[in-house]
Amino acid sequence: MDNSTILLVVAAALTDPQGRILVQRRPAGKAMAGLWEFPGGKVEPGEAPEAALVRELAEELGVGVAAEDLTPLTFATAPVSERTLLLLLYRCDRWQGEPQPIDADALDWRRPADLRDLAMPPADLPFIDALAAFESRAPE
Ligand SMILES: Nc1nc2c([nH]c(=O)n2[C@H]2C[C@H](O)[C@@H](COP(=O)(O)OP(=O)(O)OP(=O)(O)O)O2)c(=O)[nH]1
Repeated sequence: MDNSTILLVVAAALTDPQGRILVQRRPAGKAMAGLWEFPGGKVEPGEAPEAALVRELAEELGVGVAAEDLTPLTFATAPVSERTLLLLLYRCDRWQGEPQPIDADALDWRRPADLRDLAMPPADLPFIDALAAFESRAPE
């Protein structure tokens, strides 16, 4: 299969014990500057998605995450120039260290419903509903 038209990006919904989710603001100089996003980034050639996300969370937030603590939650697609962005969202509720805004100009913890008040990339909008649905699931 020719995957050259797919830009694979992984992102994490780090979730604290109160059910709040970490978002970061993209800094000036980057594409989509000023928009709030889930931490993550592009999967490099030859890299597994979960390994890429562990790497990005260390680089961007300075936190340690084990690949087995990344639970696939949902995905989204969006056109980007000639290509299709394929964005994989994982949930993570266990990490080591306190997240720092190493790559972002701000961090914020928000309940899923309160993410609607933030300016986010268009590809992320379906994620808000998925996170809210996850939150309201009855415990088994
Ligand atoms: N990390 C992240 N990227 C997102 C989200 N939503 C969304 O459309 N994107 C897009 C923005 C970028 O086009 C792409 C991720 O690229 P990036 O620039 O953050 O990736 P990277 O950390 O590998 O950065 P770089 O080394 O290329 O600078 O995915 C999101 O919630 N999180």
